[in-house]
Amino acid sequence: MHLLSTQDMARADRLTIENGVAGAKLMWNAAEAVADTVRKVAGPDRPIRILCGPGNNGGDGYALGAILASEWRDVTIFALGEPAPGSDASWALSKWNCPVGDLSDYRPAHSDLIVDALFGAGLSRPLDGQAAAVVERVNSSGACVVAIDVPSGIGGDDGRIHGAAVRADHTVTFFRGKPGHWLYPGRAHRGELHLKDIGIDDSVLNGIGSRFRLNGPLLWNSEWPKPKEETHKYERGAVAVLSGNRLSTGASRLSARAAARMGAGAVTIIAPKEAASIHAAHLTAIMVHQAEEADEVIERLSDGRERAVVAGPGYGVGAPLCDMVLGLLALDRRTCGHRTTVLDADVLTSFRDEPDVLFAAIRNSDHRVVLTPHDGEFARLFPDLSSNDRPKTVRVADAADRSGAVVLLKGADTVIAEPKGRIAINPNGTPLLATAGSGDVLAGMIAGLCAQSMPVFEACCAAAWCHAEAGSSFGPGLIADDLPEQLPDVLRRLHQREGDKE
Ligand SMILES: NC(=O)C1=CN([C@@H]2O[C@H](COP(=O)(O)OP(=O)(O)OC[C@H]3O[C@@H](n4cnc5c(N)ncnc54)[C@H](OP(=O)(O)O)[C@@H]3O)[C@@H](O)[C@H]2O)[C@@H](O)CC1
Ligand SMILES: Nc1ncnc2c1ncn2[C@@H]1O[C@H](COP(=O)(O)OP(=O)(O)O)[C@@H](O)[C@H]1O
Ligand SMILES: [K+]
Repeated sequence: MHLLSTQDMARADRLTIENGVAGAKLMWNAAEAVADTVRKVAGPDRPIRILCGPGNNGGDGYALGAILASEWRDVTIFALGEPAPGSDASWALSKWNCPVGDLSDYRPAHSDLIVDALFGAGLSRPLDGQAAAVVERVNSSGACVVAIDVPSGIGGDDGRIHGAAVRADHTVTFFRGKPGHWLYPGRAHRGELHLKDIGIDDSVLNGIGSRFRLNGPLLWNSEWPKPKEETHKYERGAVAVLSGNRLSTGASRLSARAAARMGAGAVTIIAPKEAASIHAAHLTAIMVHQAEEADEVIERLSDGRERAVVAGPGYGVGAPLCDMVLGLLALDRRTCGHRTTVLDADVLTSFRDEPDVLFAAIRNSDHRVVLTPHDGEFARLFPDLSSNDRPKTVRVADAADRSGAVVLLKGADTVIAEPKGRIAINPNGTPLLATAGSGDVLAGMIAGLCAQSMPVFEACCAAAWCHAEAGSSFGPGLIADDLPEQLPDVLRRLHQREGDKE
């Protein structure tokens, strides 16, 4: 599913208008769509108070008022400024044949149903003065709020609070969701999101070419690996996971088990001697290979059996890990094939003083690379991209362009970006995933899918989505060890859904 930036949404409106649908008609359709939700939420008797801004978001509010007043509902409008003469909003105001109150006079009652039509896609500066004051009164009133398009004060592109922002129970948006509906804190401010058709044809998306996607099975199910009937375990897809020393072996086992559960045919942990014997005592289906120094590890991985490698979880920060990674990335594809390397955790911290060395190695490598930082690791590798002054989506996309890797920035609103390409926001995260080792599982899941030849961006998106499904379907009490064990159930349901569609 595409998401549209506010600029792209304005283009969608424009293209539709050029194709012969009047702007006023779109506005009326938008108001009808909001009216549907308001009727359901307000029931027959609740007083409806509509707060209108000076632009087209306010125009939607005036049109909504006209529709609801024609049904003899108790509707009042309070406005901030007047629509520009000749605008669609001014036309909508002409349909509202009743007085308009001044926004500063509105005192919300708990029983009101408040419709927030102050600002939507056109928010151009932080809220202050009367607008900020009314938002404060609305938020502290405890009244139910339906926001039109975007809760006022939330940036449609960045999901951030600009000055002050309405906390809505419902948000009705049109044609496609916006990044700000899915990035925090906007995601928390929007309440339940209702996506409504207002007569914009899907074909306008071709003329827009939006980079933004909402992550979900539609994005990657067609690329899901299907093993051939006559396959064998290495052909199905083999993964190697590099282990740390004997005191930190657990992380690599979590990655390895996750890779196997995602369908990799053979998974091997490569570990130094003392760690290898600990792994051997814990593992059954996962293989263990003993290798002491970087040279031995690289030698073991130079024959191309493994289509994906995970490096970083529990390895230990330092120069030996940097050397190992640089060695792996320098392997010639003529001898070891075209592989995907997932760089997580300690790798990301190890390159904090020389991120450009890592990025140059990635760009010069024959292999595809995935970087899976959390916020702290992202700030170490991309210090200038870590400040919140630009949307998270754009910062992750810049990191992907700079590094040449697919970058997955973990968090409650995980963002995945490919160099010069698509940017996906993951919608189904749960705070239950904030548990030690859950990132190690995610790295293994990505490697498991890449080893089976799933394209890298799709593999990252699918892994993030399945990881979150595993967390929420397991529920309270979740620890990272449970995630790989939950995956068969997640995959069964996923494929069942696909089967139902056929
Ligand atoms: N186009 C279409 O056909 C359709 C559009 N639709 C609807 O239109 C909405 C977008 O409309 P829009 O572009 O007019 O922007 P909108 O959100 O009303 O705000 C702009 C106004 O607010 C003002 N303003 C901004 N920030 C401010 C602040 N902090 N404090 C005070 N003022 C501030 C800004 O002032 P200015 O920056 O010009 O000084 C300008 O006057 C979209 O969200 C959807 O609901 C639907 O009907 C479907 C069809
Ligand atoms: N509040 C949250 N909501 C949803 N997902 C979360 C939340 N906090 C963390 N996660 C997810 O949990 C995982 C944690 O990974 P990471 O920070 O690397 O943990 P670890 O290093 O312990 O393995 C990531 O996939 C992240 O997206
Ligand atoms: K709004």
